[in-house]
Amino acid sequence: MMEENWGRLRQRLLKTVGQNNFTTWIEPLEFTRVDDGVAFFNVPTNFMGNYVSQNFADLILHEFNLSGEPVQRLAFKVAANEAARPAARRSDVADVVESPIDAADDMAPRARSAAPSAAAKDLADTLQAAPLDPRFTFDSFVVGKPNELAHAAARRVAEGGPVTFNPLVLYGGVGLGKTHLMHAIAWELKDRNPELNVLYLSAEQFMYRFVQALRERKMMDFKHLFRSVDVLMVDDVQFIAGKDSTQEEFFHTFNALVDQNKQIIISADRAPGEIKDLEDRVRSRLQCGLVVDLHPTDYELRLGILQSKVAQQMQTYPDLRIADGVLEFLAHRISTNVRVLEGALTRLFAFASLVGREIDMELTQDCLADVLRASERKITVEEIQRKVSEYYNIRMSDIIGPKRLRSYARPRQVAMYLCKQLTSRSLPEIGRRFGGRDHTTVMHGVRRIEELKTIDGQIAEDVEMLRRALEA
Ligand SMILES: Nc1ncnc2c1ncn2[C@@H]1O[C@H](COP(=O)(O)OP(=O)(O)OP(=O)(O)O)[C@@H](O)[C@H]1O
Repeated sequence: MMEENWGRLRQRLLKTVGQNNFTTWIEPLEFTRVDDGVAFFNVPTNFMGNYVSQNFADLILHEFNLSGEPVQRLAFKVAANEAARPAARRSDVADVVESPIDAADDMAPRARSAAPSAAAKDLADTLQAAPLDPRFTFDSFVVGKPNELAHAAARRVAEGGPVTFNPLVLYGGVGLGKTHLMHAIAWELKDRNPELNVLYLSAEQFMYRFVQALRERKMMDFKHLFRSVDVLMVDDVQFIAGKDSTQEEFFHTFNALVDQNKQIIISADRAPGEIKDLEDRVRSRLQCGLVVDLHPTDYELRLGILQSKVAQQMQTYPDLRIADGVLEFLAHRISTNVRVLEGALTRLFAFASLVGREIDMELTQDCLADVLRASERKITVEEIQRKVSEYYNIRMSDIIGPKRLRSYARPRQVAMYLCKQLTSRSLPEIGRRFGGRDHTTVMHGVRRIEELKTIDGQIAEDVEMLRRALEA
């Protein structure tokens, strides 16, 4: 009998036994030949062979006979070599081999175990592979406009009531708090109900486990493991795009859990609709739930996060002092990625404690020169001059030129101040672009605006409006 016939026969079996049974029991069978009225199959485990022969043999024999192939008996053999492995597509396997994840130990073949009882051990292993970070809790998560919806949705899921939206999909750019929120949900759920089986792992680990199960012929354990959790969290799901077998397995896992009304939480670096090479059926499943995004941080959120991280750092360095304006400067100047912001602060504290100094502007600029350069906004001196002149309704040449009238001098100082805040130009460089003025003039202008901002509400508002307009 030809492979193609078995292919057609499988299609008919799918209709008779249903998708779930088919995926679990029929799909992993590898038909090899018919010999003297016996149909031979390679199977991943003995357990599986026994199960199929007890539960589906009559059906399979019936289908063989209908297809004109006289078969009286089925024989199952546990495949002894790699070639007999069921249908993982090479691309996934290759990806695992090349993937950077740890794994000398994990890749080593383990003793084959057929019974799902081994799943308990695997569950422990998997949980160990993705431990929850004790710092990522709701308490340490700072809420602002860009993340308030995602936070509210995460809170709701963490209450653990009836599953109302499934899955919850959190998406957003790098370092905006997706993983933090997922861990926070897991901690909260475990806190409320320590018995709950919460499984958190990255999509990469999911794929890795899947391919490992195929290699070691432990698909039963794999399926059992992923179908027995109460809450499944898969981080960075965009990773499985283009990995066909993994997507398929993910899809089945997903459906099985949703059918049992188990909560699923997914994160991705972009909206499901925008993930390329994601199968339509996976995409539409993701879109069925509540999809919320974490927007890039804004100035206020960055400042809030910095203040909260400073409070944490102070526990390690209780003697350190931070000068006024440093956090505001960092919140202005460092990009939207919270991880970068955090790293900068950690470095700043470590450095200040080493040299035993207060964290002031000078120390900040020295210590973080590279970070500041890398996250430099592409705002130019010219842009600032243009925006400021438009705002005050004067000509750009009046800002740059020599006139000392108050109606030009004040906008000029505002522009200098913004250049200092929003670009990495030095004082002499700024001076040069303001009609060749000396750096002391620029310094004076910057200081004057700093003072005025604290006593003159109008100036403070002007500066803030301009900053927003320039950063928009
Ligand atoms: N709103 C916030 N409040 C406090 N800390 C935050 C907030 N957002 C992010 N962080 C911190 O920023 C760092 C990066 O966050 P996280 O790892 O959750 O980002 P992510 O969105 O999962 O990024 P990636 O796409 O790289 O996986 C973490 O240390 C996290 O604690």
